[in-house]
Amino acid sequence: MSASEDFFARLRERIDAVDSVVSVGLDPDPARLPDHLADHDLPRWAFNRRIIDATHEHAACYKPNVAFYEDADGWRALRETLAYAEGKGVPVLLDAKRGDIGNTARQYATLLDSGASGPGADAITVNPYMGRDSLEPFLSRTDKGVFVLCRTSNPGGADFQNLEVGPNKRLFEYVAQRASEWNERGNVGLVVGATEPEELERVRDLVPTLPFLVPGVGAQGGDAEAAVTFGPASGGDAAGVGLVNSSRGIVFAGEGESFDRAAGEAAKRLKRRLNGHR
Ligand SMILES: O=c1ccn([C@@H]2O[C@H](COP(=O)(O)O)[C@@H](O)[C@H]2O)c(=O)[nH]1
Repeated sequence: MSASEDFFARLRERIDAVDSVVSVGLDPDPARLPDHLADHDLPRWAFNRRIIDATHEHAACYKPNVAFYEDADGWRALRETLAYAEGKGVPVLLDAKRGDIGNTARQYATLLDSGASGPGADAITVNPYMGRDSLEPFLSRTDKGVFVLCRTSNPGGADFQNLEVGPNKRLFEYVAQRASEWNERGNVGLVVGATEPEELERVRDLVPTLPFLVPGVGAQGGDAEAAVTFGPASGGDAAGVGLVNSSRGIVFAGEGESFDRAAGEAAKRLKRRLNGHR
């Protein structure tokens, strides 16, 4: 497979080019947008454009969460945003947490393509709860990254994910091992939060070669050092590839007219902080 077809090869090139594993979360909460953008045709797009201009030199990828775009204007804003990020050469990981029965999953997977139904993205997050077949339409996309929810960063992440499903085996550990088996095409990663660093380390020990997307630093107070120590794959073809995400901590670092400058500074600070532990 050539580098252009392989998401993790493209991501590695990007990480090396900007010397950064920072994933900038594009979550333009309408309630928090600066007032002066309110008159814009698409305020979320106006916001994201300025955030991208200010942060792209520090961004290994952008991670828009679809929750912030699921309305008519939102989809338009998302399409504009993705095209703009692509124009800057920054990969986009769509945080959609999808997974469903076959025909529905196939439709969900069209999110990855730019066209009539999808905005187009380089990678996506998926939910493994419905099993392997529910993820097949994503896994079969050799040119796209597929990040499987494993141990999420929210307080309730332990409710199910930490249940013992076998001798000395918690559900998130089982998911990590199954996802590793699903990585037949070299396009699977895991979502593992920074808020439980010992569990993050445990998952890294279990699956050394899978890249992680590590959310939860910044606003959720997760452990940034653990995120960058255990997030990147530690062996295999994707060695060194991983992402540490911050959304609100970057895009809402400042307010008012100069919100973008504050975002750029926040992205740079996080990059430097993480690089101190790489
Ligand atoms: O376990 C998870 C999975 C996804 N997320 C998403 O990441 C960002 C985090 O936002 P912050 O503002 O940096 O807290 C957001 O889109 C979440 O839905 C996560 O936090 N944890």
